[in-house]
Amino acid sequence: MEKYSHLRVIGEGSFGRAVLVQCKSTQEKYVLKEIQLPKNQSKQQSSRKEAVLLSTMKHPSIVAFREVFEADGLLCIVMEYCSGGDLLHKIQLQKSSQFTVDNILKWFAQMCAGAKYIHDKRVLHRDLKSKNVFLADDGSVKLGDFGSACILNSSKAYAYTYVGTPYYVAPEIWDNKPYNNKSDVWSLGCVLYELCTLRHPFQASSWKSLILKVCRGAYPPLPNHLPYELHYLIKHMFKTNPKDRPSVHTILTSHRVSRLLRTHLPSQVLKTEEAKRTGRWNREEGRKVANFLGEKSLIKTSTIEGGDLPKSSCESTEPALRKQWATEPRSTVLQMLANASLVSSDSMAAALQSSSTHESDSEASKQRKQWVRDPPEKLLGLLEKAQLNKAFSTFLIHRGDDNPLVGPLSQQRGDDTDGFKPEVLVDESRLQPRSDDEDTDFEEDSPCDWVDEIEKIFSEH
Ligand SMILES: Nc1ncnc2c1ncn2[C@@H]1O[C@H](COP(=O)(O)OP(=O)(O)OP(=O)(O)O)[C@@H](O)[C@H]1O
Repeated sequence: MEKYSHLRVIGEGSFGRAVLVQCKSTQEKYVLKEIQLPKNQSKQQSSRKEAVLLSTMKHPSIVAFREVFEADGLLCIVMEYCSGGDLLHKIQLQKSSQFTVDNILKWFAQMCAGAKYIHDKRVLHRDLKSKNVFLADDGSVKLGDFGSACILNSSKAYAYTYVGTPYYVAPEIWDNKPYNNKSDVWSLGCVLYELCTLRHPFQASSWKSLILKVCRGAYPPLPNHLPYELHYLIKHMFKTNPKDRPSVHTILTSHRVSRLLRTHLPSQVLKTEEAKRTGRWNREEGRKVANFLGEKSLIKTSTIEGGDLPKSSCESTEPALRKQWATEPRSTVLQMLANASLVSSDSMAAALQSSSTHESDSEASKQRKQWVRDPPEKLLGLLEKAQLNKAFSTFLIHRGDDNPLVGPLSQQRGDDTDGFKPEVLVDESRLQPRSDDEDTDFEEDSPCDWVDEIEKIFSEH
């Protein structure tokens, strides 16, 4: 904390305070976000792990993390300061003068590039909205605040359940299904629509009307002067079934709009993408790999020649025996297979399609696990108590609060905290690039059943 001088508080969100700070040695300005840590030490660990993981992510279209540390019981995340402010503010300043198509495409392409980068690393943004998109000095946009929800969720800090920002939340979330990469695509669609019209796609005067419009995917059409590709893209991004929505990877590479978008991507991003696609490396990457392979083959040679290299804990002096399949399948496997029901991919698809009709009477469907939809009415009833003007804020549900739908973290402080442990291990596999032809299609690891959470809270009162 001593490294930075405190300039001013720039805002207060659901996760805590955002402070503009200046590095004493370089005079560079940064934003410092303060997030409260839970009291329980073991619960702090996953928060730190996620924060460290996020701090390793670097891309021209995401707000860069500079460092993460702990001070006074707060997890402090220091990040790039975007002097142009947020996109919501920019949209509001436009009044009624529309953005040019070029501008819309440029910003949207940059947002997609940022989203693709984090999705490729199996990180979901989970709170994409124009307020979380920032304008850099050079006029480009960057995604901010990604993963904050992850940090909070993984720590279960203060037993909050993350919801998102209602106006940008995808229909599957209202339907009590897990958040996935396509839910981020829906929210990006909302931001794109705002850029195109300066209005939000799902305007409503009550929660009920808002949620129903979102669940039906009912939005006013885009103005005619906009290119056909944008109409087509918005239509796809607002498909109510996440499986029908394109991933950001598809939007950037093989969608009808891709050609238009790619002309607006920073050359740096295009070069990396192209190298990945063609499997070619640039000179520097090639040199690194050549060095690495050189070292590898040396190790291999000396091993073969019986050279006395230090042994790692998992190495043996005997030539390693290759793992083989046992000739007979294990009895436990056979047992499992005997108990499993035979579900073909077709019948699975049919089961998913008929999710709204709860159960079918057939014997086979009884054995199958099915989505049991919560009737939206239950949710709507619960939300009747909440105010619509809150629908543009990030929602956290705080168990045990009188007003469970509003729970700014900044009003609570942990008191039993220790110093930051930099030796936190990150999940290295999440930092590895994935294969080129693998489209992003994943869900969060431990989805929270937040409709149930809301219900529990209300039933306790
Ligand atoms: N990297 C950044 N550069 C410039 N301004 C930022 C940056 N990050 C946040 N801000 C500004 O700080 C203020 C607080 O942001 P914060 O993300 O904490 O909450 P919020 O987005 O306003 O609310 P919520 O997260 O509840 O929706 C906002 O006005 C935002 O525009």
